[in-house]
This record gives sequence, C-alpha cells and structure tokens, in this order.
Amino acid sequence: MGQLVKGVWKDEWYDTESQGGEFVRDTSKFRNWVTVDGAPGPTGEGGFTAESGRYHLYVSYACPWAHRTLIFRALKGLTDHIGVSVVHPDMLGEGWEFRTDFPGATGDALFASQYMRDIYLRANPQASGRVTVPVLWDRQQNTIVSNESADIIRMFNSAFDGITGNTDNYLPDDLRERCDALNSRIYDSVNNGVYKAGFATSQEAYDKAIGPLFDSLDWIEGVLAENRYLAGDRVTEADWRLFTTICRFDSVYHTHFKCNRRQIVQYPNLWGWAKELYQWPGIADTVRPDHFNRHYYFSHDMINPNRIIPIGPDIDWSAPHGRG
Ligand SMILES: N[C@@H](CCC(=O)N[C@@H](CS)C(=O)NCC(=O)O)C(=O)O
Repeated sequence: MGQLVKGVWKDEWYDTESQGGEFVRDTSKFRNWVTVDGAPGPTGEGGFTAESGRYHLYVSYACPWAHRTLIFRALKGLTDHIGVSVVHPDMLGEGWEFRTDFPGATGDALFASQYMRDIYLRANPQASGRVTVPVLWDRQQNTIVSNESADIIRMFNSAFDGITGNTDNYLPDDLRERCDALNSRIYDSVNNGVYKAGFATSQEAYDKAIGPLFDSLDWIEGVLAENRYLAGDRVTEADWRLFTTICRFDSVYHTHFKCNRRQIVQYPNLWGWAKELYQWPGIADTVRPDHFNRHYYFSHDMINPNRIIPIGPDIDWSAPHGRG
C-alpha cells in the first residue's frame, strides 16, 4: 500500500514512527456535497445537483467506511440511481486495484481503470495523499464529489428524496445533537479505535487505544440496555456508523487488531442490536465477510506476515435478535 505524492505513486506503509507508534488517520481531501438544487453544502463547492444516474460510488466490501455508504444506498432506495464499482479485497503495493478475480469484485464500471489511484488522478493529476474508499464520483463534471463517508451518508439521507420518494430520515432534527455526540465518541474510540490498536507499533500506543475502546463498548452495552437503538427508539445514522465496525469485530478486529478483551457475542444487548441491524431489509447483502476476512489478514503483512487467514468463529447472524 502507498500514497500519491503530487500525482506520483509511492509504495509506503503508514508512518507511525514519527507519532510515537500511533496511527493517525489522514483527513479526507474531497469535501463537496450533492444537494437537491446544486447549492453548496456545509463544505466545498456547489454544482452537484442530485440527479438519477449522475453519481457513482467506488467502494470496498472490506472497508467499514465504504460499508456505511452501501448501507445508506440500500436504505434510501438508491440502488437504481447510483451505480457501484467494487475493488478487489487485496490492498497491496499498488493500493486498491480493480482486479476481478474475487467474487463480488466488479472492476471499474466507468473507465475500466486498473487502480483506484487512477480515479483520484482523473479528478486531479497532481493529487497527493492516501487513495481511500469510498469515493463518490460525478459523471457529469468528471470529478470526485467526496471521499468522506460521514458526508456521503448525510447526502444520501436526504438529497435524493425527491427522486426516490423515500423520505426515511436517519438524522431527524430532534436527534441531531444526540447523534453528533454519539458519533464523536464512537468514531474516536471504536470505529477508529480498532485501527489505532491494530496499527500501533508501540505498547504505549496500543494501551492508549485499547482501554477507551472497551470502555466505550461497555458504555454502549449500557445504552442499549435502556434503549432499543443508540439515540432512543428510532434507528439513526449513529447506529449504522457503529454497525459496520461491530459486524467485523469478532472475525477480524478481535484477532487481527488484538482487540481481544471480549467478543461482541459476549455483550447481550450489543449482540442482539447487531443481529437486528443485520436482519434489517437490504443490509445482509452489504455485509461481505469473504471480502473483509481476506482484506485484513492478507493485505496487512506487517501485522500478519504469513498471510494466514484464521478460521474465525461461527457467527449466526440469522438467530433471533430478541429486541422486539
Ligand atoms: N475518512 C475516510 C476514511 C476512509 C478509509 O480510510 N478507507 C480505507 C479502507 S478501510 C482506505 O481506503 N485506506 C487506504 C489507505 O489508507 O491507503 C472515510 O470515512 O471515508
């Protein structure tokens, strides 16, 4: 894996040494918004009007951030309006690739590119930084609208409602503040917390991440003992943002990222909540353990040099969730 430096690919692993062994995630560089009428969103430029067939998503089924966008595409009835290209689960020296020799890896449906970086270079031939998924591409302006999943799911939540007629709202005004507070703690200690533990290259950096991760899981278990969903009795974006980490946890993060104080199946409320979300209409098809098991164990050879993919626990996602 590597990154672009002024349009040139450099094959290098994350620099944790200069941060005392800590993994620090890059901020996303493309931050425009699709809106109903093309008016600018909270960040970036305007000109991205919601239209059927105009936008295309580049994702990995392995990636929890990209998974959020697939979930919102399904929940909001956008599958006929926004196309998808899925990268190969291996992310090696060339970064994400459009190889198709793995079930579900589609290749690049728009340009038949070889690498994900080719999409970034189309948007900006001098692009610098990590080549991440998800990416929301605009076929009209031939550029990247956004490579920030937190923003993309908010666009999907409302911008296309006039086209789809689907007005389900996962960020209602009265729960926005609550969601922002939940997201903030869960992003730092759980969604990104598993990566901070897993990519740590010093004991201190690992210890700094692992305590808050399990403190947050204990806290969430308490929240879900009192409420059906994180923000109360309605499912919100905060639930879906947490779900993509939770559904990878016992198979991948527990072993590969050394997050092994407890498994999700040992938290009765969190486990029931996770099964309910998995069984939500349209969601199971977005959960691809074949991609995430292969991706993490095979791609991160500095963590798992022999690339052995462990057998993993049997997880029965279709068992009754008991949250009725
Ligand atoms: N902030 C981004 C993060 C996306 C991200 O880090 N994706 C990972 C895959 S899980 C990636 O593509 N990493 C490639 C790299 O870091 O080189 C988002 O939430 O959209």
